[in-house]
Amino acid sequence: MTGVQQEGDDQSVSLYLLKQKMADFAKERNWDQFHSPRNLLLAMVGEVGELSEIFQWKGEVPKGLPDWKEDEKVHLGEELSDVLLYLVRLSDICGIDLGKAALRKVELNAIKYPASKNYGTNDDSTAEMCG
Ligand SMILES: Nc1ccn([C@H]2C[C@H](O)[C@@H](COP(=O)(O)OP(=O)(O)OP(=O)(O)O)O2)c(=O)n1
Repeated sequence: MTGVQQEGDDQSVSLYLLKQKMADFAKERNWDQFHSPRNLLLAMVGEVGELSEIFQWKGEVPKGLPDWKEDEKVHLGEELSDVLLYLVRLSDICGIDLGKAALRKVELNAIKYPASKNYGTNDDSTAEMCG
């Protein structure tokens, strides 16, 4: 992390900012040619694998990761970020407004799993039929 500048606080980070940063990053390197939908999807899946490796063989870990060392948490943040950044870039390259799509999906989820029928149960059988 040495020498890496932090921009703003995390409350101010928008999907739009990340989208622009990834677009600039690719343009500055003439990497648009490599950022095809399929390449970005495979890159993201690779990063999901790296993220999974961090948790692999550990057994269940408590929320907040109280026993993890600081450098392990930094590493986790890096792998989570790689997944997010490739997802944002993939969405952009596919012409999907990820923020809008995600908000719509949250609404659909709420319709599919009404709180009245699903409170305290994590069971697909209580899902409403959608579509
Ligand atoms: N063609 C590429 C290569 C990298 N990146 C960006 C997006 C990711 O945030 C990060 C991924 O870089 P690496 O492939 O070097 O992966 P790691 O940072 O995970 O390194 P390593 O795999 O060595 O742990 O860089 C990108 O946008 N396009």
